[in-house]
Amino acid sequence: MAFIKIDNIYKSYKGLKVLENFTMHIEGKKIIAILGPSGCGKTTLLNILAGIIQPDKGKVIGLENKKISYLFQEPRLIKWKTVWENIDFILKDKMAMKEREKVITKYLKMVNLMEFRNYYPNKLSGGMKQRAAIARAFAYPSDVLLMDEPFKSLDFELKFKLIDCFIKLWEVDKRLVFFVTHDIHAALLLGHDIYVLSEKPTNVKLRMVNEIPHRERSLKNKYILELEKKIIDNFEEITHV
Ligand SMILES: Nc1ncnc2c1ncn2[C@@H]1O[C@H](COP(=O)(O)OP(=O)(O)OP(=O)(O)O)[C@@H](O)[C@H]1O
Repeated sequence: MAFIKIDNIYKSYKGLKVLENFTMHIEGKKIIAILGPSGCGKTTLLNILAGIIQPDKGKVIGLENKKISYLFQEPRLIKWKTVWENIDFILKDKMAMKEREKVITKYLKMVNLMEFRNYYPNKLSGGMKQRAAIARAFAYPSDVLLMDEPFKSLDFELKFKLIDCFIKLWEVDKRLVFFVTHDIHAALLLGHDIYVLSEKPTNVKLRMVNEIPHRERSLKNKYILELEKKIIDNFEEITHV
């Protein structure tokens, strides 16, 4: 993945200044965790990266023609399609049936949902639905994955299980991920780079690099605790979920 430059972005909504002089430079297939207070413009930033909305000023360089997949707080599975069909649906235009079968099987196995492939979403638990959504996001041959709080509103244990599941998939199928969140623990466990955003008008207040490999990360690790302290010193409003 080439260099991505988010260059001096400005975005307002009817006089409400949301992003101002917002700049990030990113290289490689990394997980970029973006922590910010509520309403600071995290979703706005993802929408600009996806090309869904345009900035008033500034530009994003390097994402032109890139394929994007999404992971949201709600799994957003199609109700009338099975787990298998939900993934097949987004791959139909991308690959032939034989290849689709291989890809879907691979990812459903990785999230332990192969035996539930013929279930409809309403027969699955919240965690299973989100695992299906994670499998779908990775099965789609995207260059970039945009994530908007996919681990929010989950109980503590389930959140960590899903983070683990996400890391497992990312490690076999690395891609650039932009992960916006309020959740400092999720950011510390997932992010290679962690950006802390300011209040509106929003720009980057702090950038940190988390050098510990995912498999060795623990919230009790001294290095991680130091990073956590630095984040909290810079930003009081972040929640621990
Ligand atoms: N289409 C819109 N029209 C007007 N105001 C908007 C629009 N979209 C977002 N806003 C406002 O812009 C600000 C940033 O919104 P955004 O959803 O990007 O923030 P966020 O950081 O993702 O919020 P949250 O943490 O609550 O998810 C908020 O004050 C929001 O009310």
